Amino acid sequence: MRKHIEIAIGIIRSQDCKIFITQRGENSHLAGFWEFPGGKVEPNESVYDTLVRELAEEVDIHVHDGHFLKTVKHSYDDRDITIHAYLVEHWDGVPFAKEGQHSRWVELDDLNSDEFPDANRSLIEMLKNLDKKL
Ligand SMILES: Nc1nc2c([nH]c(=O)n2[C@H]2C[C@H](O)[C@@H](COP(=O)(O)OP(=O)(O)OP(=O)(O)O)O2)c(=O)[nH]1
Ligand SMILES: [Mg+2]
Repeated sequence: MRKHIEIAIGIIRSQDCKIFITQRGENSHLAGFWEFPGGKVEPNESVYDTLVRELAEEVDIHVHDGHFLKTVKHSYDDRDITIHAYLVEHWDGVPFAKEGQHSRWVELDDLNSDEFPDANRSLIEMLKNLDKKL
């Protein structure tokens, strides 16, 4: 049966408008692409709880508030995914890639859709048009 995956991701944005991104590991689906940290919603978990849990697990921050931005649906060759994206501007800790992947802070204007999975395209476009005050 075709897989359906639901995930929550955080666009971690600093006060000087840089975004923290990580690179997907070698043996994962979509290996080598850059991504916004996040992961799968578990059974009986709210999407917001997934966001908080995944950002603690993957990049070691405690999210104080996430502002819901957009839900994106996309079909890859072998699976359908639903991505719930949140803007994260308030957190405790210093983000780093706990699982050893490459990571970097990137200027919003320099986010390059070609480095991300196809599902991220419309989201990145939306981010570039976001009011900075949001
Ligand atoms: N985290 C994240 N995943 C994305 C993005 N764009 C995108 O298409 N994906 C896809 C890649 C994967 O198929 C899926 C995320 O699944 P995952 O395997 O990383 O989930 P997870 O963190 O819960 O990992 P795991 O515990 O199953 O290893 O969503 C994105 O910006 N961030
Ligand atoms: Mg993940």
